[in-house]
Amino acid sequence: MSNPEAPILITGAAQRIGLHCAERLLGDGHPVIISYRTERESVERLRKRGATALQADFSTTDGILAFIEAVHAHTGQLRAIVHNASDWLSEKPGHEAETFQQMFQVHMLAPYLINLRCAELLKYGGPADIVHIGDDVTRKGSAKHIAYAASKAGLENLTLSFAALLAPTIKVNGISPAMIQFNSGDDEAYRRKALAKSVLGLEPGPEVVYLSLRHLLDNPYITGTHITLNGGRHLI
Ligand SMILES: NC(=O)C1=CN([C@@H]2O[C@H](COP(=O)(O)OP(=O)(O)OC[C@H]3O[C@@H](n4cnc5c(N)ncnc54)[C@H](OP(=O)(O)O)[C@@H]3O)[C@@H](O)[C@H]2O)C=CC1
Ligand SMILES: Nc1nc2c(c(=O)[nH]1)N=C([C@H](O)[C@@H](O)CO)CN2
Repeated sequence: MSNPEAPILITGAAQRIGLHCAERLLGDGHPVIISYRTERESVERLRKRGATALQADFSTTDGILAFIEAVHAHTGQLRAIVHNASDWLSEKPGHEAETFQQMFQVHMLAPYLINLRCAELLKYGGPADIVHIGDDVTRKGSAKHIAYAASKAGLENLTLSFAALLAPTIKVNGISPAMIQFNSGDDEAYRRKALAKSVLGLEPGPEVVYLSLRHLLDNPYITGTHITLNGGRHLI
């Protein structure tokens, strides 16, 4: 029996995919708690729809721990935790160690600590999920986003460990997108090249991530699995 009062926590939901999923979950009638790093008009829009918005920067361990404390201060139960917060950093000459550390912090340490210290909130007596938003790029790595890809591969492994640890009370799965949504600075040449990397050749938009999230939340028999959302990139 799902408790309609148990909120869904989604990190990094001030824009793009996270924002879309938060808005769709609110539309489904779920209470929502989001984390955001930078205040935006979209955060106020979510507040007006009843969401709880907690400011958080996962680039430091203290920032992660402060966020976890804030979650516990705001709720005694959670229906799901969606780890969406992410930075897509490429290697910067002379700043490689900093880049690696930042990728590890947001894609691995934050999900790791939040899962360990918020799992008790998911044990409210009904269906419970953790969803890691990864990246299809873990299939083969990335010459241009080395630390990013490695940290997303680590996140995928966290899915397996937490699925084993938290069963049967909590399901733990991943969603592995490829090209979902361009960034405003992506030029025509980049867009053409990115679309040519999959057999479907689409920029599908954030709804396809929401549909995968909905599927994982609604299906009681899926855990330790990753849903690949890549338009058939692996076929090229
Ligand atoms: N968009 C795409 O095509 C693809 C996306 N994905 C994955 O899907 C998810 C959503 O993608 P997308 O919507 O593009 O994500 P974004 O790049 O828009 O990032 C989402 C949010 O993460 C927040 N964030 C970044 N770093 C930190 C940090 N250190 N601490 C706290 N919050 C942080 C950002 O906050 P702020 O705005 O304040 O900086 C941002 O709003 C991500 O996990 C991404 O890796 C995977 C493949 C393709
Ligand atoms: N945090 C983010 N991660 C990723 C993004 C993004 O915008 N923010 N974008 C991509 C690309 O779309 C890539 O999949 C194109 O091949 C990857 N990760």
